[in-house]
Amino acid sequence: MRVGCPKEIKNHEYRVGLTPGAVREYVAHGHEVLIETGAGAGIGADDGAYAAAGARIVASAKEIFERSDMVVKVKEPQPGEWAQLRDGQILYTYLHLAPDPEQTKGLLASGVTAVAYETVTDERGGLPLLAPMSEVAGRLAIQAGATALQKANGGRGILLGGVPGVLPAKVVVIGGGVVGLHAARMAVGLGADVSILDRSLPRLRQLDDLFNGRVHTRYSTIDALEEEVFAADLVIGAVLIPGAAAPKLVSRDMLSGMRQGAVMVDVAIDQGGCFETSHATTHSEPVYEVDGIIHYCVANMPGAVPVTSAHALNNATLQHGLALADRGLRAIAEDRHLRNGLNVHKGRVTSKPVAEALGYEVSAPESLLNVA
Ligand SMILES: NC(=O)C1=CN([C@@H]2O[C@H](COP(=O)(O)OP(=O)(O)OC[C@H]3O[C@@H](n4cnc5c(N)ncnc54)[C@H](O)[C@@H]3O)[C@@H](O)[C@H]2O)C=CC1
Ligand SMILES: CC(=O)C(=O)O
Ligand SMILES: [Mg+2]
Repeated sequence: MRVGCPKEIKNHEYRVGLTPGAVREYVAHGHEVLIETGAGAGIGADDGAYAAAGARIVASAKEIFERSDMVVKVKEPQPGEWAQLRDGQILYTYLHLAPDPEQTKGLLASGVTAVAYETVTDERGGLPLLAPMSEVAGRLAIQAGATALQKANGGRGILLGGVPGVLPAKVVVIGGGVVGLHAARMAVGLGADVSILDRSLPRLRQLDDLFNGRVHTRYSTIDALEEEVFAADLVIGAVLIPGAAAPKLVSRDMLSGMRQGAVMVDVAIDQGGCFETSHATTHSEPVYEVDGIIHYCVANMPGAVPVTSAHALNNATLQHGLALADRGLRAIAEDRHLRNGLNVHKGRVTSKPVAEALGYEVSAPESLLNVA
């Protein structure tokens, strides 16, 4: 198969869909790999590194989209990209379609077969292609929150860990999955007072064990959520219902009960955000203020640390990517975890939560791919 990887074009997105190490693996499987010139600049991998790994360097993204049987990316295609996709081509990348009707329309019109990293599953019920970026974003959320809390940046002016004789800041993490765990680790490491809310009791038990009493775990009722959020200096939004639009857990009304200058980091913004007042921001202008509360809602947080993120992402995407390149649609038909990743195929929506969020009829991937 001919596999192509364009340079990412989202605002301050420096990751790359294929690292030179990944290219070498595809080439070892007998595939031809096209890389857009400069695609790896953000991770310090120049065209020479890709050529040494066996890639062919091409001058434009146009050539990648025209000539590739499979396009491997990081972020959801931007309008100019989805217009270049076509029937018979596989797209392998993050999509986050539930909150994105325009992109969904574009992918459906193209006829492309689109596998979304964030809905591929594993035997343990996890989301293995989302997890590494959730690890990064969870850790970054505390760095971003700590920076926004500084007075000169509009925040309350409180240090997360406090100092001897002065109380630390209160950090509230809503959703104790991968993002939540890694955010809590960083916040605990800095000495903050940390609470984690979740709707899963088994998960709260696990977190309680892991942190050995160093965090407060709370079952997420409306009461508990209000009490925690009203007392918080920093709130991290980290809930997920896989594939679906995020539930709005903090309403605009609640902001008036919060401390002025508190910061809310909505990591779940890529699924539409879990605060009513969230809207996606970029690394160029990451924060804005509503009713005295600072919001940070960057939808591609890991793009800020591409050297870490691109390698972590490629570690997780490589095996399914090779399977797609080796066996094409058969790989999807034969692997139920990859089938869970199929969001759009030949003009049909194949993901139930996406179809429900956007009002499409869902087509079972099994019926479209002739799975027995
Ligand atoms: N902005 C960015 O750059 C990035 C965003 N993300 C996003 O972060 C979000 C979280 O991802 P993960 O931690 O990997 O998901 P996860 O599935 O590991 O964890 C989500 C947690 O939310 C909990 N939850 C669901 N509904 C809830 C509710 N109503 N109240 C309280 N808890 C609830 C679940 O029980 C689960 O423990 C996703 O939307 C993901 O796409 C991930 C990476 C980068
Ligand atoms: C998961 C995601 O949206 C990201 O890594 O940018
Ligand atoms: Mg998006």
